[in-house]
Amino acid sequence: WAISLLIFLANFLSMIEFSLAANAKVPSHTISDPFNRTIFSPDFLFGASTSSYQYEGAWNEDGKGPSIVDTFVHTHPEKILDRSNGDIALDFYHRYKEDVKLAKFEGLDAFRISIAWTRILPKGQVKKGVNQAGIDHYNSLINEIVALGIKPLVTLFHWDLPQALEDEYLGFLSPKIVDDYVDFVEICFKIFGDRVKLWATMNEPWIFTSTGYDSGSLAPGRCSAWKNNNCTIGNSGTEPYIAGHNILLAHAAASNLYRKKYKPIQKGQIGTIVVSHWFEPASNKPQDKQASIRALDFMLGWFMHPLTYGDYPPSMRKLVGKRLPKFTPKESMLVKDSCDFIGLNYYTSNFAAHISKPPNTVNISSGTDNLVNQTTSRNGKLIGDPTGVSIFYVAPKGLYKLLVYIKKFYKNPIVYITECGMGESNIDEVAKGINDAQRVDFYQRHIKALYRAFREGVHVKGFFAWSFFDNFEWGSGYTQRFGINFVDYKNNLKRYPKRSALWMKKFLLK
Ligand SMILES: N=C(CCCS[C@@H]1CC(=O)N(Cc2ccccc2)C1=O)N[C@@H]1O[C@H](CO[C@@H]2OC[C@@H](O)[C@H](O)[C@H]2O)[C@@H](O)[C@H](O)[C@H]1O
Repeated sequence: WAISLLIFLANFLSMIEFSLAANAKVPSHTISDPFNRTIFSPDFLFGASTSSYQYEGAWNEDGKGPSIVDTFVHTHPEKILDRSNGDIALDFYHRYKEDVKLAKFEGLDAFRISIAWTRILPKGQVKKGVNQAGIDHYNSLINEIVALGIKPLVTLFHWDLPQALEDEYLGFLSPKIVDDYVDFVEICFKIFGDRVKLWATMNEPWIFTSTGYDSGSLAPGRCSAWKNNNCTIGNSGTEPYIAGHNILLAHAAASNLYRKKYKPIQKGQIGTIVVSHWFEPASNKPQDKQASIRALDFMLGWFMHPLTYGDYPPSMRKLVGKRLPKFTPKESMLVKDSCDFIGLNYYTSNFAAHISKPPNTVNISSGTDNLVNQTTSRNGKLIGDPTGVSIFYVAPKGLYKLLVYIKKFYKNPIVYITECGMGESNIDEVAKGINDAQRVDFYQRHIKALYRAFREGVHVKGFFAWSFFDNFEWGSGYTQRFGINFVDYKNNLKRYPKRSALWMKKFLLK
């Protein structure tokens, strides 16, 4: 009880501090006073994001079938920093009613979830059985969210592909995935579409292809032998592009179905979620300026270009050559303009320097095709404040620049920032974990950068923190914490609002 009292006091004091800090005048030269949600449009959505594998646990409960992530973490614990997995995770599968109430308490307008394909179709295909318990679970979760007046944003694929489809035809490496994916999403549209009005088909194809098929650091853990990353099979030079291509085709088929059969009645919006860093040239040399654009092409343009223009960026066509699949005219037409909105996940910025040839001309991989050396410092100066995650630095200006770039080069689409956040590493004590002053600063600076883009005509309509809770952070396991709410892994997964959640609550007061 002493610890609980201490924690309560810490929270209470931080509430007081925030109400003082949050009312503190923001220098007028940076943003209009006051600095709260009212500077954005009334319909602007502030939320937080989650995902099925990282949150739910109950990995094999109520009829759920195994996903490739279940298989991956059970067969390759060495690829997870603390050898952990999401078998239990945060037990969100059983605790979602209390958790969604916490989201309401913290003033969120929206809540992003993903649906685990294998809870609905345990073996990935309708002909092999639909799991009513899975449908019941997500109906209940969505009902809880909507009953509290919160808008759900639902991701249909956050990397947890049914293992049965990987076994049958290698999942996203086969065009067969398109029909099975469409059958899955149609069940979701039909059953949840009366309450879900924001659908995101995929989460971060770039990460899924890069970690799943180039480095092999995530499921399905395929890579070339020369990567020496304990992959039994794979080709880091070709498979990322094949998987990325089939992801685009599956997305386009799902969007086409929704727009033709469900949108006219349900009046929702469908899009997909991309991730990108911002890239600054490593020097004023023209080749480094070109390198920064090429780096954007290979991380953002790989997917944004087909979604906007119906084909890959010219720089990818030139450098990847025959390894980059082609769209038929019909496919190109289906992919182009297939998004009502774009979800953008932003974490950090990098410097980009030109390299004249890949580090290894014999061993080819998608990660080096862009002929760019990405760094986080230039002339000894870091691109931003360091965080607890070695690859992420605080670079809010990069969010602004990336949004303006998308407005300029990708036809100013409607954008939701579907993930933005920072992590700390190796914190276990609650009192330390809830005192996340840097995350408060991170969100203040990134929301100001977002506002600057908004003022300049970028069609940004929402901002979701990654993440609502500390959670299973893929290759980093539970060693990294990205939540605005703390989870005590040592004490029955108890949840505690952090300073950042209380700051957000204050910022969101209407
Ligand atoms: N991190 C990203 C995008 C940044 C990619 S840049 C770089 C490339 C790469 O392979 N990794 C490692 C990685 C691997 C898997 C997932 C994410 C990140 C990177 O962070 N994705 C989102 O970030 C969130 C935070 O990801 C963490 O980023 C730092 C990593 O150290 C950590 O393992 C990862 O979970 C994830 O929880 C969400 O599920 C996911 O949608």
